[in-house]
Amino acid sequence: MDDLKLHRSKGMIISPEITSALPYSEVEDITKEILEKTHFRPKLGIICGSGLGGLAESIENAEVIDYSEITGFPVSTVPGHAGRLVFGKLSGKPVVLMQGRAHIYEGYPLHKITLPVRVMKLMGVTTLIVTNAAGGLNENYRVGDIMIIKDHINLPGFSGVNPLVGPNDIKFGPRFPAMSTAYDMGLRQTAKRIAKELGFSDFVREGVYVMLGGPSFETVTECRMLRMVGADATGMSTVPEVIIANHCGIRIMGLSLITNCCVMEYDSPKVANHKEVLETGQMRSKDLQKLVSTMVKELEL
Ligand SMILES: O=P(O)(O)O[C@H]1O[C@H](CO)[C@@H](O)[C@H]1O
Ligand SMILES: Nc1nc2[nH]cnc2c(=O)[nH]1
Repeated sequence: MDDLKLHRSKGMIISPEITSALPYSEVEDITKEILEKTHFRPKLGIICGSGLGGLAESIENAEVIDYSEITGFPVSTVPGHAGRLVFGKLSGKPVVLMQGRAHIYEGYPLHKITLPVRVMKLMGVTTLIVTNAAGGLNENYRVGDIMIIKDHINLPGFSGVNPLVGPNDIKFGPRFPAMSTAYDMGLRQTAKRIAKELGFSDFVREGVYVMLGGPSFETVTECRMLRMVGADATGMSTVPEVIIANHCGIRIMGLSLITNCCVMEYDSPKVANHKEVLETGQMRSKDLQKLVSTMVKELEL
């Protein structure tokens, strides 16, 4: 008996949110629907964070599908997230790139936010590069730094907000997936070496990302608390996608662009804002493209 039937047979109450997570067969149907629109068969997936959609500029022979044309996909509502799936070649390798993502604060349930990751898996994607814009908590970080993510804190997960809540389909992955090795060590080492070779060492770091639900930015005390527990950068995304990708055995690399420094002092006149986030994305866009495309050249997929 599958997990969902088991839940029902025990008379368990399942919230509408949980029952509406798509079964494997429907994810297969959506994958088929997409693959009929492109001849690319990507093994690498890329998710672009706020203002980072410029990564699509490095893609050759691009074929583009709007999320609004894909069954079940969340449509982006935030500036800096175009909401398009871009297929093509990056450094000679077939890739699928998400130009924009959905977030909890837009009102989307986690299973919808992470559906594209499961679709990537069924397309044959084995490696995922996930990017985001984030606020720097580490006092040594500067605006424009790129942080290779070595670990995350799933703060919403502390209160049960996790994309894997609900019946587990073993076809996707195990009931209790480990997360301590989610950010592949080999990929992180390669990224650090390439950053050095490109002369990027001054602004490439490695650190811990913490996810909050948003959309409000952090208070001063929240920032101080997050720093105390070991977070280097804070944002409102990425973690659900990483959990789902890791659950289904996709190798992951995460990159945060530090778009603003978190306000750590009471009575400071500085405030976080989305405009600054997008402007920093623009400022560092070429370097990020260079780092990603050089990495992709070396990747064995
Ligand atoms: O995480 P991404 O999608 O890059 O976006 C980040 O930037 C937005 C805030 O400016 C938030 O959505 C935050 O999560
Ligand atoms: N939560 C959060 N998300 C961000 N995204 C970009 N900057 C920030 C920030 O300072 N805080």
